[in-house]
Amino acid sequence: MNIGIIGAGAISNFLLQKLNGRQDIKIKSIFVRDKEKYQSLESNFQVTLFTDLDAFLDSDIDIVVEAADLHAVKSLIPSVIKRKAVVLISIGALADVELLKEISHLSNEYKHEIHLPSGAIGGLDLLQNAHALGLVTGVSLTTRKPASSLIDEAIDEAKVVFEGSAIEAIRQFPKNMNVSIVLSLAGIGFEKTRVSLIADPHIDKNVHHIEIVGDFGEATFTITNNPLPENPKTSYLAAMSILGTLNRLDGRLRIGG
Ligand SMILES: NC(=O)C1=CN([C@@H]2O[C@H](COP(=O)(O)OP(=O)(O)OC[C@H]3O[C@@H](n4cnc5c(N)ncnc54)[C@H](O)[C@@H]3O)[C@@H](O)[C@H]2O)C=CC1
Ligand SMILES: O=C([O-])CC(=O)C(=O)O
Repeated sequence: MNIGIIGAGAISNFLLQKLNGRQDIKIKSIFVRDKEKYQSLESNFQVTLFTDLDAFLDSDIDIVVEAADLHAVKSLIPSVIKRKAVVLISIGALADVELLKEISHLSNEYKHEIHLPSGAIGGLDLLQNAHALGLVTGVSLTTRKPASSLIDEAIDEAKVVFEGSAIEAIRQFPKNMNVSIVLSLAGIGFEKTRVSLIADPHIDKNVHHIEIVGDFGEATFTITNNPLPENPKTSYLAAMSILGTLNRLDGRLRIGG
């Protein structure tokens, strides 16, 4: 499987390091905004850089992985989905209901799948199963991140910087709350999924605590994530979740989904 990736930041670099060298799955093309800045990737990883979207989509790729930001999803994915299946990691973009409708419609029309990896969290299989009859009544996410990932001011004690719905969380923290949107999509929606975000000056991990209540019973998950060294706002597991999604796409055995 040949991959085209959008963005050349922390997650893309992780994927280049882990995939290029493999025979079965490899990144062939990268869509960037500034070719000169990332030129060395071409020789280091045997990839081709593109700044023209059509040329990128015309290149020898089977699937497109987005690892850029919310704006890139909005501006590029409606065109991409007409030509290729996509894996999105800036899932917060889908809190824009019009965009979600548009790319879902295009995905059906052009028969290209949209894959949403579980990113820095887990338990989305359980949540979807528990909600198969629409009987999950409550989902909450409490995220605790190093204070410097969330706020500019220096603080001595942990501070709640946000409390409210998932849709408001991604509006206020677009680089940190993608997890709240994938959790909403798997469960009871952006308005009903409750989020608390805590800036903690005493931790160096990204901790996500999820509580789910419904007809099935109750479930809790705590994921204590090591950060990705190149971008500590991003958890290592988020990058690995793309790798996991690609590995599963390449095989025929479906576990838990
Ligand atoms: N779903 C999840 O659980 C998680 C999602 N994320 C999201 O994943 C995305 C990537 O994260 P990182 O690699 O850590 O970020 P990063 O900031 O290290 O890299 C993003 C790269 O994308 C590039 N970019 C932005 N817009 C672009 C465009 N229109 N075309 C081409 N390139 C573009 C930037 O120049 C930058 O190099 C971010 O949106 C982040 O918020 C991060 C962690 C968890
Ligand atoms: O990587 C994480 O821990 C979560 C994150 O930034 C996001 O969901 O946007």
